[in-house]
Amino acid sequence: MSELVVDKISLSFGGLQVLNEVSLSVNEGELLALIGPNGAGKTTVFNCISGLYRPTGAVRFRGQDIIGKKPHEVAALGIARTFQHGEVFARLNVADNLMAARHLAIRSNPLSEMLGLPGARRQEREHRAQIARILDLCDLTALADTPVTDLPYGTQKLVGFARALALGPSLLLLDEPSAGLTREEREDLAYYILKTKAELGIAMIWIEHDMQMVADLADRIHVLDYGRSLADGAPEAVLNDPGVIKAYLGTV
Ligand SMILES: Nc1ncnc2c1ncn2[C@@H]1O[C@H](COP(=O)(O)OP(=O)(O)OP(=O)(O)O)[C@@H](O)[C@H]1O
Repeated sequence: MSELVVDKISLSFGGLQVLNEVSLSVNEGELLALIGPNGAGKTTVFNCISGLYRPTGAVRFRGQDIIGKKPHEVAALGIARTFQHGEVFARLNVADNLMAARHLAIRSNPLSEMLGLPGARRQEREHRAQIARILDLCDLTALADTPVTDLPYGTQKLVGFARALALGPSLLLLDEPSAGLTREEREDLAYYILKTKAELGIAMIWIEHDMQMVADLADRIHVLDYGRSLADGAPEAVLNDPGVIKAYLGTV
């Protein structure tokens, strides 16, 4: 069953048409890679799904049209995302980064929190249990009290990934999580993406420029070019498609 269906979305900035009837879908537990040359519109698709932009067309999450919802409402429905840059609070420790993400996305009643009412205490216990689970999944438990700024870049990116998972999403949008990572850090990231898929079974849409990672990990690939859907299918077929090769290299 489709977790998310993007149905012919189009978007223009001024006179520039950035998305032109883009359609894609991701199924429960599926890892869909979203690829395309620079400026193809990949991040813009994420911004349309997560409520930052309002395209024409439809975006249905578990059958519900979510266009027009605010980013925190989309997050509360179960769609989390990572950003290409700046997704962590550098001065907070790892555990507090995850906690802050949950508190920002899952809004509770501030008065009952202040008064320490049973509902608020129960919710706090749920937050802590979910965070412990994600820290364990990402092998970050030993670093829980370490300020993020003291960690190597690759680990900071992993904290960004864990932050998105801390929301307990059923769909995760990963915006080029491997950017700036060394080959070894990329292998670590690939491991955690696969582990998340196996243990949590959540659907993921993953923007990626590293074609080797895409070929190794993705269940399916969707290709954008100049704001249009160019190809969709199994990794081997898509990566050998002459139209896709031409989009990347300018020639077959
Ligand atoms: N807020 C905006 N205002 C004007 N133009 C924008 C805006 N956001 C994106 N664009 C334009 O839309 C096009 C698609 O950008 P987008 O960032 O979605 O591409 P991308 O496929 O994610 O690229 P990259 O791989 O380089 O990250 C680009 O031409 C970009 O300049």
